[in-house]
Amino acid sequence: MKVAVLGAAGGIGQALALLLKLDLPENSELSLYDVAPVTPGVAKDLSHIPTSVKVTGFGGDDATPALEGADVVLISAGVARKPGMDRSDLFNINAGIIKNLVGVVAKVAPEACIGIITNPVNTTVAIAAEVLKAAGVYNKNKLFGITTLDVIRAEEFIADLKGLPAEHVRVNVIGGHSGTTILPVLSQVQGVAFTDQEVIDLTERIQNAGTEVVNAKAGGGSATLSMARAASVFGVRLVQALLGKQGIIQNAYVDGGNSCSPFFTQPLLLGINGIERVLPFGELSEFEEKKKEEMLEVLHNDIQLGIDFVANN
Ligand SMILES: NC(=O)C1=CN([C@@H]2O[C@H](COP(=O)(O)OP(=O)(O)OC[C@H]3O[C@@H](n4cnc5c(N)ncnc54)[C@H](O)[C@@H]3O)[C@@H](O)[C@H]2O)C=CC1
Ligand SMILES: O=C([O-])CC(=O)C(=O)O
Repeated sequence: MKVAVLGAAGGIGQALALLLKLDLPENSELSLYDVAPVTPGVAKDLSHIPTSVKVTGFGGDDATPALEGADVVLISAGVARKPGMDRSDLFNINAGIIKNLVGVVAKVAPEACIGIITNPVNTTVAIAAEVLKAAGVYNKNKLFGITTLDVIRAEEFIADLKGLPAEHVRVNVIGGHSGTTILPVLSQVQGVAFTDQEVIDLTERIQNAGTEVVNAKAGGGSATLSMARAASVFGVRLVQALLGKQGIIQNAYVDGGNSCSPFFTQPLLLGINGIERVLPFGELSEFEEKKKEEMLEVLHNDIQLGIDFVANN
């Protein structure tokens, strides 16, 4: 399997490339692309780590050489937030970057699974879908907004609050990837009881965790290392599923035929063709049901923004 990372010289990209070099199945290929001229050097650096994953790197204006033969494309190219900004403030720059890069993927690796990290994810995934549709190569089972960071944060925050080993906590996070559209389904967490106040506080913390990092980095960017871990978990599991491993379930923001919203984050059974089956997100508490209903207008507007962007550009 060949995995391409676009935006590979960035804060997420470099850490993600390192984790993929360590964790991809034996004899995978890892292909790095970024406009930054350092990118071949990042690949050279990684290539000195003794694993069987082969790494190549490409800089400059054209992603084509990095994408040839790619089975999975993970995209973190674009700008990140600074304090005081919302994810939606990144739209003006990142929308065009995603449109252009996915246009190249559509030409060079039309069958690849695409995982979008670049924010605002609620909108950039819709942009990617429209670009792929226009190119006649859209496969809804192969396009994912990567929301795994919300899951791993939820697991860590709950483990920390309840004094549990984080490895044993599993959380279903649904919706989208910004503010109130991030909805951790705490009522489904096995073996843990929460007070009503804990549910309110934890939900809010998980929804604002990105901002927590942005503020702590004080102008130096947003989450990179935890996001790299999240994307490598998602990417490695996806590759394992594409190779035929059974029973791999991951949450991601997809066009999954959910009646709530054209794109929605929920659990997915992955298989050799990408999404094998979209799984139900399960029963919600009254609090969660209300939060889900409240988020839908935001989610729909974010998606429409992406559709309109491609129609008008
Ligand atoms: N989905 C999620 O949960 C998360 C998403 N993000 C998003 O990921 C994105 C990247 O964040 P960072 O890595 O921290 O930013 P960064 O600024 O460190 O890296 C971005 C990289 O993209 C490259 N780039 C820009 N335009 C490009 C193009 N047209 N083609 C190829 N490469 C290009 C830049 O040269 C840079 O190396 C941001 O939009 C951020 O908001 C960040 C954290 C979590
Ligand atoms: O908050 C941001 O801008 C980056 C992000 O998506 C996250 O950390 O969840």
